[in-house]
Amino acid sequence: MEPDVIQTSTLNNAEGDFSRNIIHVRITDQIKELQTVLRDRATSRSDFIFYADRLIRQVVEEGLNQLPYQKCIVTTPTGSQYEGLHYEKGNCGVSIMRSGEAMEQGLRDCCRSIRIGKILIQSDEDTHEAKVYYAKFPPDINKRKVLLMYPIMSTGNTMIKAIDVLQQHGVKEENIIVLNLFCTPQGVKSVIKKFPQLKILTSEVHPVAPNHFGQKYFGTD
Ligand SMILES: O=c1cc[nH]c(=O)[nH]1
Repeated sequence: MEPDVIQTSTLNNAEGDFSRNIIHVRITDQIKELQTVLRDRATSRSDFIFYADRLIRQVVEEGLNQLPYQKCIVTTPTGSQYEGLHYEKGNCGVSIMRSGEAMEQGLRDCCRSIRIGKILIQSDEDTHEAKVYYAKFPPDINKRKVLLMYPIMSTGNTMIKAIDVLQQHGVKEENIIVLNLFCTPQGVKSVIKKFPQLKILTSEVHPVAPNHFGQKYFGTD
């Protein structure tokens, strides 16, 4: 039997207006190729890591475009003045373990000394409720903008729990930018319903999430 062809879809207006919340990486043929390799079950693990790191880098670079910058003037080697920009201090990353850790290096490659916190959330074996097992953040996280890294968002339950924890540490919803590779319309809807000020930066909104991501990237079961 021919497998169903998965069509790319995005959230349509009938599903709600998420235009203020979703930031889409610009879909070029290059980005589509990276997504295709990551979805292809025939992709070897080493190719998977290589292509995932490339897509992560694109999402991270776009995430940095969302941060605040300030005007500055520098002097060039010829002694002239150049009016430029430098980033405003006060950002940090937070990865949702374990798959979010795959995005840490991409962030560090762009921001060498950025602080990165971590949250571990797992489903309770009996109740299936998302439970926080570990959370460690920079002490002044309530004053920072947070790049919250999680590559695959399916139901949105883990993301909702992670944002709850950040809010308990004083982080404002409008200071959080989710960095994501693949998310489902359902996940987006449930997260935005709870956090209407949130920004989610993604490369693809699609009904089928590549849930094998973490296992294949880290080579675990
Ligand atoms: O926090 C930031 C943001 C942009 N660039 C950096 O090096 N750090």
